[in-house]
Amino acid sequence: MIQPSSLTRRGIKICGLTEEAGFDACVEHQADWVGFVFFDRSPRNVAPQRAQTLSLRHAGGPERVGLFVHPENDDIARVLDYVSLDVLQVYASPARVSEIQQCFGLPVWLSYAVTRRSDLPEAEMLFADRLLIEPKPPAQSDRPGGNAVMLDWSVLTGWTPDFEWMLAGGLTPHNVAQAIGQTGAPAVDVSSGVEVSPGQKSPEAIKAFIRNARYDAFSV
Ligand SMILES: O=C(O)c1ccccc1NCC(=O)[C@H](O)[C@H](O)COP(=O)(O)O
Repeated sequence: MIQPSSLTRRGIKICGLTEEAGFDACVEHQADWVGFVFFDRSPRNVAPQRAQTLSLRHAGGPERVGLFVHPENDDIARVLDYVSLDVLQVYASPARVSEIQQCFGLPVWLSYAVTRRSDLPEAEMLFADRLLIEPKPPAQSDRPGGNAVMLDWSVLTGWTPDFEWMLAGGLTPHNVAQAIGQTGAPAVDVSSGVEVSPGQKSPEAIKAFIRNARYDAFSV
């Protein structure tokens, strides 16, 4: 029998927490990261005070990731006044990523939209602490992520960058193992795929997603 210690443990982020039940499920099932969305056009938008209330339910547990869309430094500072964040995830230009890193001294992850293989970033483009590789949003969407749209995973087949990255977009408990098998993603991110309605997470789906994503299917 293969011992868990011999397996590669995949990183798992559950994004867009707004409610106690979802947050508690992430803690119970040992997600690595939970995401709070600070973007007022998102159904998962939370006020900083609300994120603080959720975050303080448990000491320790998943790292807290704050998600911002083209933020000014003041936007981030206002959130940090209330809730302690471990990571800042941004939709922003490369120049802004560096500025935010310097200003806050926190790891900054960059959401990076990909459609074709030629869109994939080169190592020398790596200025962020991690890239979230996700599909471009549908034309009619008013938000850049959290759209339940799947990337064409074949675009990532054989891509083995030597920097930290994570796969996002349209993942669910049912397709995440296949997505990992096809892309080799070392970490995965989900929002819509573990919800019963936009913004309302399903504790059962969070449990199933983490179970199906944690280790390679052939290893367990
Ligand atoms: O989730 C949102 O509503 C959102 C709004 C604005 C910018 C980003 C947003 N989510 C980003 C994420 O990290 C999602 O987890 C990622 O895009 C995957 O989303 P989904 O396809 O819904 O799993």
